Amino acid sequence: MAAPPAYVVDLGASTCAMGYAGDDAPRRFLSSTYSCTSSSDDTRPFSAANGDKLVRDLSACTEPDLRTLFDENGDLDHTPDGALSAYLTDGLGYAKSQRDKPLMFVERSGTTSEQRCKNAEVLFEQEGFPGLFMGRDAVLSCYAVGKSTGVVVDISGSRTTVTPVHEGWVESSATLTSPVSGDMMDIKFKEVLDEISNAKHGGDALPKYLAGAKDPEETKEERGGEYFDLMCMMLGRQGREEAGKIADFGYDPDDEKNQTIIPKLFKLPDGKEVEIGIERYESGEMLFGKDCPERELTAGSDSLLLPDPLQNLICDSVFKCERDQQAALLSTVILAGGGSCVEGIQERTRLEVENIIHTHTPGWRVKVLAPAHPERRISSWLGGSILASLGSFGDNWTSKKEYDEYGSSIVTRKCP
Ligand SMILES: Nc1ncnc2c1ncn2[C@@H]1O[C@H](COP(=O)(O)OP(=O)(O)OP(=O)(O)O)[C@@H](O)[C@H]1O
Repeated sequence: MAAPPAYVVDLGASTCAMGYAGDDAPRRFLSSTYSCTSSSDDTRPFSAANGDKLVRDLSACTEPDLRTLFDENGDLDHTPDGALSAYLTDGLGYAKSQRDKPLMFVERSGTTSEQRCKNAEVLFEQEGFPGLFMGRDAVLSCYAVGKSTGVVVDISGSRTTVTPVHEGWVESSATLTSPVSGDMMDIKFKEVLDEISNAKHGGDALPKYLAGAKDPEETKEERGGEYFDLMCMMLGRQGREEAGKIADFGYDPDDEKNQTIIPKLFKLPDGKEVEIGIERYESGEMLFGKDCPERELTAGSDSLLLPDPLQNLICDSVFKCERDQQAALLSTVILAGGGSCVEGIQERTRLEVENIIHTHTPGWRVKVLAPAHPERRISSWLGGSILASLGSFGDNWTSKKEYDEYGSSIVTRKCP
């Protein structure tokens, strides 16, 4: 196998995309959730050096001990010889001792300098990469569609983030987030499946491992509640991918014309079929401010707040930017992330945003760019792949030598 020009890695809370610069798709997608078979203490982090085993095929575990690549604060698990090492070796196909090319590391746009330094330390010292560049995900998603200015709407597994990017720089003070995420919509879709399945077959939609079990209650007990929740979410995800849709602008579930839409057939894991009619719109409405669970305004407080609808996030974010940037930003709204891969989202987003904008500035044009589905899901990875393969990119890498000489803070100076 010819050595890649550089490695490109995007580690997400839901999925990890890993591969080589210049390719138009990652070499491997790995779920960020794994099970740990621990040789002794099952509360400490996974460590191969301690004889722990990392199992990614969760269906192979009778009593899974679920972990993810991130700790409770959302920081990468930095345990030496831990899950990160195992993921990188598996995802890139190169063991630590063979990694002789630089790494394009895709990071969240809001990553702090402290987190960057810590990650750089781990990637150079623990993981053995000879060079490194840290690319902000929103900037890379812009590059993936050939732009350097735009508002990136990233609907990922754990949140929605709206980030204005101006000539390759993130406008951090105008970045806004909402807790409405791909995972949240998947869970909602599972509830929809349950409702329909209950009405038609008299029971919830069971995930595959229970649908085929001799004694579902016993199996559910054995695998644990966390596994059950994860498998339910995956079933909801499958349903959403096959039958989910974003309704047209002005959608009203009580309107008679919506009651007569042609239902879509969906096969449940136990082989029974359900018909999904108007319910296919429900999970997507959460994005635009309907059917959304309230969340705590501040931790521990009694006040509840509805997350801001996507159209408000986009407009508020743009209005926080310099006045002379606003029109250009609105003419390049870029959809990214796995949660945005749903039919109808592009047009609905455009019309919702225009509806707000045109009350202030009727002449402004709103344009929403939505790359085709496989690219949209991996847009930040793809932008990293494009950037790292440019012949002119050479000086932008931070080498191990520079790191040794100047310390980890060099990455905060060399990576915008
Ligand atoms: N085949 C798929 N595999 C995984 N996720 C998918 C798939 N298809 C759609 N999705 C949606 O994509 C979401 C994950 O999006 P994405 O991969 O962009 O997130 P992430 O980058 O891992 O998360 P984060 O940015 O929060 O760390 C899931 O919640 C799911 O709704």
